[in-house]
Amino acid sequence: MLELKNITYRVPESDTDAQSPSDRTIIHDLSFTFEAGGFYAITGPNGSGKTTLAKLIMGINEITSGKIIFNGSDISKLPIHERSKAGIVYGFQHPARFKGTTFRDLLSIAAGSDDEEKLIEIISRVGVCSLEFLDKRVDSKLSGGEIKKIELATVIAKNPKVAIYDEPDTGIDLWTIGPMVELLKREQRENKTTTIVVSHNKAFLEAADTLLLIKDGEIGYSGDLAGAVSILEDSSVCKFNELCQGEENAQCYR
Ligand SMILES: Nc1ncnc2c1ncn2[C@@H]1O[C@H](COP(=O)(O)OP(=O)(O)OP(=O)(O)O)[C@@H](O)[C@H]1O
Repeated sequence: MLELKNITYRVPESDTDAQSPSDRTIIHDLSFTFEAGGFYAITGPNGSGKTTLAKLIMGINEITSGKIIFNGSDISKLPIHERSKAGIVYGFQHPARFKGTTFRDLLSIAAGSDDEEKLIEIISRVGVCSLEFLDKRVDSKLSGGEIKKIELATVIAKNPKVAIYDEPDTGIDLWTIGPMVELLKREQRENKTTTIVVSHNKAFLEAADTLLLIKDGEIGYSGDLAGAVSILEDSSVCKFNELCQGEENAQCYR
């Protein structure tokens, strides 16, 4: 349904902070098919290429080579707004805050309607019950959790075929992660949303039908959590050291 065919993403030497003598390949000849309606968690060490992969699917970054096929059409060259029209929506790791704009404005744009009943229905799906929240200004005064809820609501409001969330638990307290996972699972179940979550969080790894472990811009493992356990396992039996290139990175999976 969403096929990544041998995709590579390379950045020129001048764009990297390293003094490398040549271009740097961030995603390397990666192929994978996301099936319609599946729940996928993309995980892996810091800097392995997870966000880059998500951005390539959305078209925020353009692949250097390979193909991205969505429902039979080649979308590799389509700009973000065209991919969005086709049903692919991206939730940012650090959502933008706009001076003077209210949540109602953002949500109305996302939903394509300012019908209050519809907006209320959407905010209640993300666990916001207060109508007053709609008129909150989306600025630096919002908490990390509030801004994340707004971001989730704007993704959901678009009724995406494919929803991509980059570390949706950033700034969210431990007690809110469970309901957030539930929300995304419900969206998957009820709207058949293909859900792709970039996360280090165990709750999302457990919720996923399929896990993709990214290492150095390649897929180190794809499959269910049970199959990944031996790789992700902690302490003495941790085999992820090998994938992570070291104890320090492996710590994040414990
Ligand atoms: N446009 C770019 N130019 C130069 N380097 C880049 C670019 N995009 C990504 N990188 C580098 O590619 C590597 C992978 O970045 P990416 O953000 O995809 O990692 P990640 O796996 O999402 O990490 P994290 O878990 O820390 O969020 C990093 O070293 C990053 O600095």
